Amino acid sequence: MHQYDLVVIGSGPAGRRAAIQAAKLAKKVLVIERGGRVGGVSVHTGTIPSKTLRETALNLSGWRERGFYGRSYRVKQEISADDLRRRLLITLDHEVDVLEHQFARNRVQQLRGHAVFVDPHTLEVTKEDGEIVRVSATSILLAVGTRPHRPANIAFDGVSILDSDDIVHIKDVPRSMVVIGAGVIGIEYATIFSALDTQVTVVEPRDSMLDFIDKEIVEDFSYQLRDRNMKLIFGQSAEKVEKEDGKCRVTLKNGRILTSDMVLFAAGRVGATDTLNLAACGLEAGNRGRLKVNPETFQTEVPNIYAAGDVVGFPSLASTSMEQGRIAARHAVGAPASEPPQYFPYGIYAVPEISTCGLTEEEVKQRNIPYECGIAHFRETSRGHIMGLDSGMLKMIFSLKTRRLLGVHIVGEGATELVHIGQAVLNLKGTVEYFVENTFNYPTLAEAYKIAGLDAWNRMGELPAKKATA
Ligand SMILES: Cc1cc2nc3c(=O)[nH]c(=O)nc-3n(C[C@H](O)[C@H](O)[C@H](O)COP(=O)(O)OP(=O)(O)OC[C@H]3O[C@@H](n4cnc5c(N)ncnc54)[C@H](O)[C@@H]3O)c2cc1C
Ligand SMILES: NC(=O)c1ccc[n+]([C@@H]2O[C@H](COP(=O)([O-])OP(=O)(O)OC[C@H]3O[C@@H](n4cnc5c(N)ncnc54)[C@H](O)[C@@H]3O)[C@@H](O)[C@H]2O)c1
Repeated sequence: MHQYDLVVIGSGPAGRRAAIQAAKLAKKVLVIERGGRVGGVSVHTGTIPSKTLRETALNLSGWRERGFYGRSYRVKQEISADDLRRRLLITLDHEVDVLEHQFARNRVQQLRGHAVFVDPHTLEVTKEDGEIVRVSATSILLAVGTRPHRPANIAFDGVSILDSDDIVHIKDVPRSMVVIGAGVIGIEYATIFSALDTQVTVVEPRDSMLDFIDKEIVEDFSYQLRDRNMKLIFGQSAEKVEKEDGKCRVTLKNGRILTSDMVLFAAGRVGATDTLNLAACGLEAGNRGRLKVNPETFQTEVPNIYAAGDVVGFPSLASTSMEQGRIAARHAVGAPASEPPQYFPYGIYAVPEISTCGLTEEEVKQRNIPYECGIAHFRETSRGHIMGLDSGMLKMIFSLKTRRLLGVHIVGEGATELVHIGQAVLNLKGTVEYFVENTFNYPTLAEAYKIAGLDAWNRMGELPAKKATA
């Protein structure tokens, strides 16, 4: 039996970072992956495919130019599913290639197969050809991720009633689509297809969507979606989804029936823990297959077993999964690891993008922190004019007591890139003066930081003679 310092199950963002980190520390590392190729959900069905699809849809539809040339403007008149897929395949091949090369040059060993526990230090791996091998490790990292939640009342057929794994393989761009669930996945795909002129209806049982985002940003975003004829149905859940006479029928709780060419069911994901034989190592999964860990070390209740990435729950991002994997690996091999900074950015690649870092206005109010907001609209920036933007806003929240930035919230073109300026100021404990005193490139969308900073500063009043400190 082969013996390793660290065995990682799963080659998604958490597993990948963990394996390379441990290998850099000269440890003997094995990654077990049951998928045909390395990369996990992130590379094959999640992050990269959805973002590539988005980019292709925006380019071929001419979406970014419509501010100038009108809503009927298109770069390519007939956009087919093949058009969307072509770029996807190239991007995925490239991602896999980069990852394979990283593993090879860092001497990370790989094994293709499905892993199950035999005991807390031993795994049994069934390879594709049926061969079974056993491996043993001082430490094991579970980076097994999640799969879409597929309830029995939804007649998934992989063609027109789909989950978010199926959608990357569609054969036609639908004329109409019902998206069930206004979580991040549902909203990203709903708005991407809407940009392709698919008539989209979103159904969500809660009274609003994206509750963790600043309300003012969600209101602006919702207005933009409705303005382009997307239907948002809140306070209703989908009870049944079936196919009849070539059309999909979605029955809502109140009896209303929605018909469409395609249905995307995007109502959450479950941890891929049910086939790991967790009982053999003394662990038990919780709600929706998630594992409990120490948030500082990512150690489970069994000391030599770690878990990181989506399988440990919120925030379930590729970006945070990578950091969790790295920290877990360092702890597992006895290397010091510092805690991640308090605030991380969240990027929603909808059309338009939303990105946020730090406290929302609602959270600031809940904490009774006296505050002031500064707002900039992209149309106020020269760059926004040049780009033909008629929407987009950046909002910053500052403490009146310390003058420090508490949160930055952006909706609009480039939001997921722009947010990092705010993130840096936030984590470095910067104040409103940073935005007022520093020069920004002109013309840029980043100038919105200057405008929003000045907007808040004008209401906050100038600093007393001596500068306030944090
Ligand atoms: C549609 C969609 C869009 C997304 N967009 C973004 C985004 O824009 N930005 C962002 O930050 N995040 C995004 N995410 C989230 C992101 O994809 C996940 O946070 C990330 O993939 C989680 O990484 P992970 O390492 O936990 O596991 P995963 O990427 O889920 O990989 C787990 C791997 O483990 C393997 N595995 C599981 N069980 C076993 C076993 N028993 N034996 C062997 N192998 C096993 C699986 O085959 C899989 O390859 C998106 C997700 C989806 C679904
Ligand atoms: N850009 C990004 O970073 C990105 C993109 C996509 C996904 N992700 C991650 O993937 C994870 C999973 O996303 P998700 O959107 O699947 O899950 P989610 O749990 O965030 O959202 C699911 C939504 O479906 C709704 N829902 C549940 N049952 C329903 C029903 N019967 N009818 C209608 N609606 C119903 C829920 O109320 C919820 O709003 C998220 O935690 C997210 O962090 C991140």
